[in-house]
Amino acid sequence: MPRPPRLSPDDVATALDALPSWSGDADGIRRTVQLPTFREAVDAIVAIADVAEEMDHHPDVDLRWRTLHLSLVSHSAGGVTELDLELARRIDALLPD
Ligand SMILES: C[C@H](O)[C@H](O)[C@H]1CNC2=NC(N)=NC(=O)C2=N1
Repeated sequence: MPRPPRLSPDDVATALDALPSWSGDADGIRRTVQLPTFREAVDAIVAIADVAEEMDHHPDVDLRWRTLHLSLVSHSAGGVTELDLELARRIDALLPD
C-alpha cells in the first residue's frame, strides 16, 4: 500500500487542535503520560505495540520509571503524515487522559 505524504505545518496544527494531549509540528508530534505504576506503563507499551503492528506504523518510545514519552513521525516521509495522526488517535483510546 502506498504510504501517505508528509503533511503541511498548517494541516498538522489543525489536526493537533483535535488532539489536545499531543504537541509538536510537521516534523513530529509527541505526548507524555504518567501511568500509576511501572508495570502499567509497560502494559501500555505492549497495547500500543499491538496497534502499531496492526498499522505497520511504529512510535518512538521512551519509558522513565512510570512516565511514558511517545513520539510519532513517519520516518519514510521525513515528517508527520495521516498515519501518525491515526496512530495518535488510537493511542489516546488506550491511555488515561
Ligand atoms: C516496511 C515497513 O512498512 C516500513 O519500514 C514502515 C514500518 N514502520 C514505520 N513506522 C514509522 N513511524 N515510520 C516509518 O517510515 C515506518 N515504516
